[in-house]
Amino acid sequence: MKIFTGAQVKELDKYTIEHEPIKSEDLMERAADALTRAITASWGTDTAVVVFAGPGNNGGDALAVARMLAEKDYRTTAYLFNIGNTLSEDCTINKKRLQDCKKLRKFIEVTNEFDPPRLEKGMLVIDGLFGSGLNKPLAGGFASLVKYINQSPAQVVSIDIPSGLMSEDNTYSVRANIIKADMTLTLQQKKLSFMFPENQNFIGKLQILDIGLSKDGIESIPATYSVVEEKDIKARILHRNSFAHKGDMGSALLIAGSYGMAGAAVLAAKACLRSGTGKVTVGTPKRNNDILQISVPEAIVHHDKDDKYFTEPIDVEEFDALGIGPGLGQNENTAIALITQIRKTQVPIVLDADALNILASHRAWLQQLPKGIIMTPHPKEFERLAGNHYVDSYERLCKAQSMAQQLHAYIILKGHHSALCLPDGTVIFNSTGNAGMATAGSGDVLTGIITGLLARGYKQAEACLTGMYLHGIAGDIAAKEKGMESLTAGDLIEKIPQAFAFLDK
Ligand SMILES: NC(=O)C1=CN([C@@H]2O[C@H](COP(=O)(O)OP(=O)(O)OC[C@H]3O[C@@H](n4cnc5c(N)ncnc54)[C@H](OP(=O)(O)O)[C@@H]3O)[C@@H](O)[C@H]2O)[C@@H](O)CC1
Ligand SMILES: Nc1ncnc2c1ncn2[C@@H]1O[C@H](COP(=O)(O)OP(=O)(O)O)[C@@H](O)[C@H]1O
Ligand SMILES: [K+]
Repeated sequence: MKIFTGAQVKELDKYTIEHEPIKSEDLMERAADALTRAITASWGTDTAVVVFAGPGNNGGDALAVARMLAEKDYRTTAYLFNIGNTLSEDCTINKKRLQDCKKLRKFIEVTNEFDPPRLEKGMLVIDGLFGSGLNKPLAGGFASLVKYINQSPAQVVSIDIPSGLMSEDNTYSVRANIIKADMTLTLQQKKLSFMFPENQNFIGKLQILDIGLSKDGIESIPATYSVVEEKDIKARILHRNSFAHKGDMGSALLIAGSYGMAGAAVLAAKACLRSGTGKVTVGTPKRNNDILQISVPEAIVHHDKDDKYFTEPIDVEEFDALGIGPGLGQNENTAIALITQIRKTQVPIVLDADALNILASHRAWLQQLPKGIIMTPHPKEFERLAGNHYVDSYERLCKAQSMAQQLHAYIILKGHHSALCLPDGTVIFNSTGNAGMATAGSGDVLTGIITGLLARGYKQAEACLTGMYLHGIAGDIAAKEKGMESLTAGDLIEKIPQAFAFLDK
C-alpha cells in the first residue's frame, strides 16, 4: 500500500475529481459519509458531540459530519474557526448546508473571540481543525484550543490526522500543541508520520477509511513510501522443486558469537536453517564449538584459531551468502578480520549488530562496502553508524534513505514498522510483528532468516522484504500462542515453519 505525501494526496484528489468524474463537494460528502458511519459505529445517539472545524477541507469534512450526525439525532454543536476570513470552497458549501440543518443544536463561527464550551466526560469532540494541509506548527489561539481539548475528559476523534500533526515531518512541531486523539479516522491511506513510535500517542486507535479515490490515480502516482502487503510477499515466495537437492538450496555462512555470546550464533543459525537454505556453516571461536554442535547439530562449525573471538577471515568460495555480526564482539582483531572478510566476499552480505558497531567506530570503512550490502541496524545502531543523534524517527529515516542511496545498500531500520531503505531512495515498511518481539535475540533471528533466504536464491530486496515479513508473522503466531509478555527469540524460530505455511497458502 502506497503512502502518499500531503502534496500527492492533493494530486490524487484532483485526479479523482477529473477522472471519475466527481465534483469536489461530492467527494467530501463521500468522505463525510464514511467518517459518520465509523463514528456512529462506536458512539450512540446519547453522546453529546462538539465539532471543531478549521478553515480548510479538513474543516469542510467536519462540518459535513456535524450535519450528518445532527440528522441522525446526535446532540451536535459545531464551531467553525474562520479567523482569517477565508474558507476553502468546500468548507463554505458545508457551512451553508450546516446552517440550513434544522436538527443542529448550535453553530458558532469564530472570527475573533472564542468562548470555549465545557467539555465533559462522556462527550465526543470531533477534531476537524487541520488535516493534510497543515503547513506550519500550530501556535497562538489554535495551540491554546488544542491544549484545552487535550486536558478535557471528553473523547476525541480526529478527522484524517490529529490536528497539529504534520503528515510527514514533525521535527519542528510543538508536541503540546498536537491533538491527542482517542481515535483517528484517516482517509484512504496511512500518513507517513503514523509509522513513527513517537506519534502513536496522538493517533490513538487508527482506522483507515476507503473513500474511493481513483484506483488508476493510486497506481500511476509514484510513491517514495509504501507498506508491504501480504499479497506482495506471497507472490515472491520461492517454491521447492520436487527434485531439489541440498546442493541446489544454497549454502549460508554465518559468522557470529564471541565467547559469552554463543547464543547469538545459535539463534541465527537455527533461524537460517529454518529459512529453507540447504546448508549452514557457522564461523565462531573455538570455545563455542560444543555449544554450537550440541544446540544446532544440522550446522557445520568452522573454528577460528582464536579461542574467544573471530579473528580469521573465512574463504567464501563455497558459500552463497554471508551473515555477520550477531554477538561478534568489537575486539580490534575482530574489526580487522571483519573488513578483510567483507573485502574478500563476493556473495551477498548481511551486516548486523557488532559488525555495524565496528563499522561505526571505523566509519571510513563504510565507503569500502560492496554495492548491494544489507545492513539491519536498530535505531541506536543506526545512529552510531551515521555518527549522529536524530531528534525524531523522520529525521533518522531520511538519513537512512540517503545512506542507502549513497552506499547502494539495503538498510533495514528495525522497529515496530521496520523500514527497508532501498538503494533507489524508496522505503518499504513492514506490517507484521508485535511488541513481544522486543526481546533479546530477535534481531539475531532476523539476520539468520535473511542470510538463509539470500543463500536460498532470493535477491537482496526480496530477501529483506520476505525476511522482515516472515519474521513478523512468526512473532505474531508465537504471540497468539504464548502471549507477548513471555515471547522469546527462540519461540520465533519455532514458528518460522508455520509462517512459511501461512505464506504458502
Ligand atoms: N483526498 C483526500 O484524502 C481527501 C481529503 N479531504 C480532506 O481535506 C483535508 C485537507 O484539506 P486542505 O488541503 O484544505 O487542508 P487543511 O488541513 O484543511 O488545512 C488548510 C487550511 O489551514 C490553514 N493552515 C495551515 N496551517 C496552519 C497553521 N499552522 N495555523 C493556522 N492555519 C493553518 C491554511 O491556511 P493557509 O496557511 O494556506 O493560508 C488553510 O486554510 C484532508 O485532511 C481531509 O480532511 C476530503 O475532504 C476529501 C478527500
Ligand atoms: N514492538 C515491536 N513490534 C514489532 N517488531 C518488533 C518490535 N520490537 C522489536 N521488534 C523486532 O524485533 C527485532 C529486534 O531486533 P534487535 O533490536 O536487533 O534485537 P536484538 O539485538 O536483541 O537481537 C527487529 O526485527 C524488530 O523489528
Ligand atoms: K484533524
